[in-house]
Amino acid sequence: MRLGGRLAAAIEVLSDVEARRRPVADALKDWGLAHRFAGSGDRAAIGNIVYDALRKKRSYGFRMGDEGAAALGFAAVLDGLGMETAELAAALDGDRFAPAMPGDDQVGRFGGADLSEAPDAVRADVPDWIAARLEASLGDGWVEEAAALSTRPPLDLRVNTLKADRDKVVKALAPFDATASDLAPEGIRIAAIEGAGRHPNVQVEAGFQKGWFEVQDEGSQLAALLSGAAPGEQVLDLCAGAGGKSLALAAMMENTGQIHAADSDRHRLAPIHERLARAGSRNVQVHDPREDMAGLIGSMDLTLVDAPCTGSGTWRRRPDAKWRLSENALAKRIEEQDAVLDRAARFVRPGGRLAYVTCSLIADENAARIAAFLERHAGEGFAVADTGARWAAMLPEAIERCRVRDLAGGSVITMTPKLTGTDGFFFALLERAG
Ligand SMILES: C[S@@+](CC[C@H](N)C(=O)[O-])C[C@H]1O[C@@H](n2cnc3c(N)ncnc32)[C@H](O)[C@@H]1O
Repeated sequence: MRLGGRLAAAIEVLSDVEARRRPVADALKDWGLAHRFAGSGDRAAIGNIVYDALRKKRSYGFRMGDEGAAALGFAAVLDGLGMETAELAAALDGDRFAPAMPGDDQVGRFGGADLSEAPDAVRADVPDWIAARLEASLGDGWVEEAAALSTRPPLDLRVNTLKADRDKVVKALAPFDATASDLAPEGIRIAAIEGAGRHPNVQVEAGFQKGWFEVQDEGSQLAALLSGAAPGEQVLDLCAGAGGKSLALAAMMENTGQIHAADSDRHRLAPIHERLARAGSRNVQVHDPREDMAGLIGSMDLTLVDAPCTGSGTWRRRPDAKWRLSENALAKRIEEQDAVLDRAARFVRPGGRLAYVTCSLIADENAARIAAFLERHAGEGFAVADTGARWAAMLPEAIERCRVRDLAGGSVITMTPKLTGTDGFFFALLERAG
């Protein structure tokens, strides 16, 4: 396919996402199934246009004077591929599959638009109702923080130290320009894609099949490390999902002690078995949601709550979620977070720890949940640890890189694309008196 056909396809997918308010991954998959002639390069190029358009929907809409699918598609090509208007017009000229070029006034406006005159929520590329919450959560500089959530993300990997070391994996992935991560000691990064490029499918690599590494955002790796899981401990990963954190904890614990992996949704939990086998993780026991876990109450050194959340910290990777999120959905996540924290508390032994993680930057899901938890569980011996000090001890050269907030005598931290170059994550550690 030529650029014109790819752009027309991207506009079709964007219209579908908008009209049916459906996940972009589903819309792209359906388009691929209905157009089998399109090769993997075409699909990647179409995906880039669609994802860029959704990441920057408001600022592109402002610059084009139109938030329609065609305007966004053209804006994404001009900006994402770094093309000049005349260059794009020449590339589409004579291509019968190409959509009609927007008028000179519109593309001219795009090139000359001054975003500094746009409202904050437009510069931040977020819906209006979320703007106030992000401002309250992130304070000064929230617009730049939110705008960083609209950039293309890198591909992060975590080396599985049960089977390999970082040098070996960096070498194996040298053809993809993989480099050691900035912050996470076992992290590897493949930079964000540029122009019409695409990330390699690392899961078909021999090293992946042998369990040398997993795909995991660097922020998620750091959250696992901050929990301080140590060899020999008894750990409950209460919201294990497909096992991303359990796998990281198993490596930190050098396959000793015991990790109990649980999740309320068996479909989400299902892939964990294959991943554990590939990684050679032998200290993880997976619990079916129907299982009675009463036997674990009061006996965990560490209970990890990787909570269900709005995922606002991952909008670089799932930009469509940003436009679908509603106040009702946020309220529902908050209810779930309180419920799962209450459940988790019962498993923590006296002297044990409760780690709370979200991939959201909205304070109502983060520090506010910890503050509410402390009120509900007053008298049970839980206190907020100095998480900022844990970060500083772990990464002394990056003390300034995360956002530390004092809370109830301790501190909690937030990672963001702008500060840490990771997805957005919140991390709090509670210690229970012995
Ligand atoms: C952020 S995801 C977990 C991601 C996973 N830990 C990882 O690192 O890949 C949150 C998970 O919490 C689960 N969940 C939601 N409510 C729950 C509850 N009350 N108890 C246990 N799990 C719950 C969801 O099914 C979902 O898989």
